[in-house]
Amino acid sequence: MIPEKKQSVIIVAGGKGLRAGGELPKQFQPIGGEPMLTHTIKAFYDYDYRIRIVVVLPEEAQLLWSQLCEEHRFSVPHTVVPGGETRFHSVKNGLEEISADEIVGVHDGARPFVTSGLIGRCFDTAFENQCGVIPVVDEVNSVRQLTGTGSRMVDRKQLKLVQTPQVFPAGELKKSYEAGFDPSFTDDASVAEKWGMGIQLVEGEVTNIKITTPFDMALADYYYQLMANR
Ligand SMILES: Nc1ccn([C@@H]2O[C@H](COP(=O)(O)OP(=O)(O)OP(=O)(O)O)[C@@H](O)[C@H]2O)c(=O)n1
Ligand SMILES: C[C@](O)(CO)[C@H](O)COP(=O)(O)O
Repeated sequence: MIPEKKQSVIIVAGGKGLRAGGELPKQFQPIGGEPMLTHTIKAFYDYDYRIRIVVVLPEEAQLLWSQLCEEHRFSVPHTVVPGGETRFHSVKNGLEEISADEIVGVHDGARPFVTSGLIGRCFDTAFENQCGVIPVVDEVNSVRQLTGTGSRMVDRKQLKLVQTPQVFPAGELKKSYEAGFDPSFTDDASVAEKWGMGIQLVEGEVTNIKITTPFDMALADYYYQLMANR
């Protein structure tokens, strides 16, 4: 008998959203009339209603979140855990809820336009190959590296831009996160790689943007309509 996949996702929404501005942290601001975070959570539920969803939130925003869920009649089942000082610490808190025999994804709450196709590609590849899997897209601009005295061109064909969800065998990811913090970590793959895990790249999606600035926030309703009409 084929064993049932035990899948979980940690959606990190423990940040302050300072670069996006606004009265509320960006993860609670509306897109298409509903809080951003409801879209992100729903994307995983739509992918597979059996997936366990752990949402990391700033401790001080937990009451606001339960009020928003009530107001918007948002009932997708999820577990809430408190955020930490950095994204690393928020993921680490989320991992406390996950057991070692699962396949676990980590996804930014600020990437609400992730599709079922992309989520499936990442989870299926991690399950089949028992390695870390991250989605990437091509750089379309020319790129230069600062040298100290000036700058030099870089071959952009050698570069990939990294997205989430980043998916791993949970036992390995938990050990990586227990190995300790390094300020150079910018994502989960960098933590896992430092611990020696292999990372496989899969094709990401240009629509899977991370909402970071007020400009992204202003574009979000347009993206929402675009994705809804596909
Ligand atoms: N201590 C933190 C910091 C970030 N995040 C989450 O990690 C994701 C990517 O981070 P980013 O887009 O940088 O969000 P913020 O840290 O909130 O933004 P800013 O740096 O502008 O304050 C977001 O979903 C954010 O909520 C988190 O869970 N805990
Ligand atoms: C995890 C990430 O979204 C991959 O591109 C990115 O590194 C997060 O960076 P941030 O500075 O925490 O927004």
